[in-house]
Amino acid sequence: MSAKRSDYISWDEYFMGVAHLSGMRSKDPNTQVGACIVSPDNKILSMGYNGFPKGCSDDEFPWERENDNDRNLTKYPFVTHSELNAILNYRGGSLEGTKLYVSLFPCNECAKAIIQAGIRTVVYDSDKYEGTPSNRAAKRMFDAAGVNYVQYRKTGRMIRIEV
Ligand SMILES: Nc1nc(=O)n([C@H]2C[C@H](O)[C@@H](COP(=O)(O)O)O2)cc1CO
Ligand SMILES: [Zn+2]
Repeated sequence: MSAKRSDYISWDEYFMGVAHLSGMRSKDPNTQVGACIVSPDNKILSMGYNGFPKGCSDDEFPWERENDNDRNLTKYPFVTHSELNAILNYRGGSLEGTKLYVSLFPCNECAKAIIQAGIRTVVYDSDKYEGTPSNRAAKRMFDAAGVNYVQYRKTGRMIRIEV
């Protein structure tokens, strides 16, 4: 009998890896975000990435970050964040007591949805908007609501997948 493999990926690497993979579907030219919701017994319940709502074409809606003079539109009023997409993509019932893995710390709007959906823990990777009003509001609400948020500790493992 041979011993089991020892170089298998950990649960955390698996779920954060899935979150990052999901973010690779994003058409946002500046920031791609992915999220993965996991049950207390380590089952993936849902995934999401940032994009425009159904029916809102990536070729017609703007991906600009700043208003330009003639069109005067940015992506911000239109884009659905990865975390909200992951919550809304779940059609199986309650998300009470689940864990969310996300490649970027949630904004204040997603924080409200996370709290109200009953998600108890957020594992995030980047926090590149740390200190902004939205980021601070999200943390303040998580603290008040008892949602735990922990930064993912990178293991340095490279996961390469040929598709
Ligand atoms: N937690 C998040 N989840 C997300 O899905 N997003 C999305 C909204 C935009 O599509 C993009 C941020 O664009 P930018 O401001 O870095 O060019 O990422 C943003 C955040 C940040 O709070
Ligand atoms: Zn958000």
